[in-house]
Amino acid sequence: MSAITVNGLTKEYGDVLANDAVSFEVEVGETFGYLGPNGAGKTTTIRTIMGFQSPTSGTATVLGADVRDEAALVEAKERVGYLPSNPGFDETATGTEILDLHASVKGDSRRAELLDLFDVPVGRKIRGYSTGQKQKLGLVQAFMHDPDLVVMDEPTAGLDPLVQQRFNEFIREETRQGVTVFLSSHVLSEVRRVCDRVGIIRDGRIVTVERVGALLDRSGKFVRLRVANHVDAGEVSLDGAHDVSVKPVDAVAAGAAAGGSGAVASTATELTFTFTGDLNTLVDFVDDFDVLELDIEEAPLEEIFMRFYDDEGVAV
Ligand SMILES: Nc1ncnc2c1ncn2[C@@H]1O[C@H](COP(=O)(O)OP(=O)(O)OP(=O)(O)O)[C@@H](O)[C@H]1O
Repeated sequence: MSAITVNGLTKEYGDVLANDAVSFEVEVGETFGYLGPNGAGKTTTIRTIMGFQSPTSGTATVLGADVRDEAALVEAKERVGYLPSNPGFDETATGTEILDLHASVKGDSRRAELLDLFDVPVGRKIRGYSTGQKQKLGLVQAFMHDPDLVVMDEPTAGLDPLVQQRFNEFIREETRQGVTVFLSSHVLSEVRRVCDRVGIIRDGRIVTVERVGALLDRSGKFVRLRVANHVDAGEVSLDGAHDVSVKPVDAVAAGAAAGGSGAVASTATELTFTFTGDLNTLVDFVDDFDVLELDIEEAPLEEIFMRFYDDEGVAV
């Protein structure tokens, strides 16, 4: 059985078509990333899945319950954890009071363990919480009744890198224990660390649903290479390099990149390109230069869109 099915889901807000025939399935036990730029329609799908608004047309089920069947959905949601984007907690309540209220409805068998992990100042009133602390309280609330499925809208927003890492480890462990996780994000590099599959949405339409590994293989790496010597664009010949840009580096920046040793290389050059070839070929290519700086990152989501999809969101 699928944990979530979304079939032809369409949601219009007046003139705005926020979801346009969105379809995908989330398998039981997988971690599924729902990825898209701001305004793509992620929250719209999530709010519909959670039964907070009705679809204009199409259907969705959560743990087998049709989201249009209120009684069935209420029953299914006892086994669902939910973290909205910007959880709107009562500012005058303490963290403990917020959790107590939630516990009275759904239970809290894992409260102590999760508070230990995410370190929330539960004695304090919410108005004194930082953005990250509110987000951590939301995570405790979403998981403390030991749900089978957890739906999270941008769960890592506002978390510092250390807590993000703890969150990633926690999600991986939850997945090992059989929990199904559905989370949205606008950053591929975040989602890839925890998700098995991703669904990408753009302008309300699903662009692709595929395994993270396959997407990363196709999308390649973004490479920024600073070298001490002068390089002409015509000299750059590397299989698998796309959109190569070659430009002189200003002397101060080049000196800083070299460790500020004073050996400023006025002929320094910066090469940037997307690389989809064999990494050993890249290593051999880099080896031919006097390297000042090398960054290799995942290609940004927008770049993936430009490379693989046309303006209509159709694969090219
Ligand atoms: N209640 C609403 N009334 C009118 N338009 C809305 C409403 N909610 C969302 N929209 C519009 O629907 C589109 C999709 O919004 P949605 O919040 O689903 O995107 P998102 O992918 O979650 O964005 P973000 O990453 O910025 O949170 C946007 O154009 C947004 O302005």
